[in-house]
Amino acid sequence: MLNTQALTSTDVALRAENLNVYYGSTLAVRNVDLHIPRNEIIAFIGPSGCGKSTVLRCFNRMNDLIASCRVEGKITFHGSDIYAKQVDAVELRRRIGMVFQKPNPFPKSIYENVAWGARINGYQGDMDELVETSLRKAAVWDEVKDKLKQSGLSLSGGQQQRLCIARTIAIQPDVILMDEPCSALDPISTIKIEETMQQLKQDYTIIVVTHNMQQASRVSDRTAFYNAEATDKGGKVGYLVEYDHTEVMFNNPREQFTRDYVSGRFG
Ligand SMILES: Nc1ncnc2c1ncn2[C@@H]1O[C@H](COP(=O)(O)OP(=O)(O)OP(=O)(O)O)[C@@H](O)[C@H]1O
Repeated sequence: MLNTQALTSTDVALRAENLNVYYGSTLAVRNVDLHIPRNEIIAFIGPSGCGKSTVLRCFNRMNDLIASCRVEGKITFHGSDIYAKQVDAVELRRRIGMVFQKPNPFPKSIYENVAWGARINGYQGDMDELVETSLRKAAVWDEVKDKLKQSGLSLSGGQQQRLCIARTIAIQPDVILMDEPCSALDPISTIKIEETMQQLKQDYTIIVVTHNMQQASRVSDRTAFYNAEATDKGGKVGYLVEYDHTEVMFNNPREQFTRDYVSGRFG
């Protein structure tokens, strides 16, 4: 495991300590310890069902919306416990935004897709400027600037996903969680999203779940590899196998499991 002692709390955006997540009485992921440094891109990789999305959703308490889900352990955001009683989960999700697997623009104009969330969050500044800046940061401005009144649904899948990224940025988060953001996209749109992510990390911390090994190695600074193992009850439980700089994970991982997975030998 990386030496995290050298990282001060201001370098670390998010930290999970001894995280266990249950659905009903079933333990889905066990004992996750992980720190997410600021302004880095962290990839979560691992075979299907090992708990990548489950852990991702803990970071902005999206799992609160799943009635059967229970989270044990601690997650801190810039040192503060996000599961503390006084924390407003809606405000937390404003600061830790999320982009989903399938592009999901609202059935509204391109402009409104970006402006809407900011407006309901009470944004007082120049809305035209915010919309333009957000679309520029999401690298889709040039493609939509002449049709801001058209429906967001009229765009291609890749453009819709960048519109969703713009919508997330417009709310001015610190962290962006991305759950397989390119899985519904063609290779060219995928590369565009990856380039967008590289630009975004100057201002944001990004955690991305991906099944695409090349994507993890191209885009991320650090990689967390999860796996699942059989339980005595006949089920499976996910766990974090190894977490390190992406270069180490792909070229010289500590664990044989990691080596096998990143070289495509299983999963
Ligand atoms: N809403 C839910 N209710 C019950 N069980 C769930 C729910 N979501 C996930 N699980 C279970 O938790 C475990 C981890 O699932 P999760 O989706 O987090 O894995 P994953 O690694 O993201 O998988 P994939 O790569 O297929 O998306 C699985 O056994 C899954 O069936």
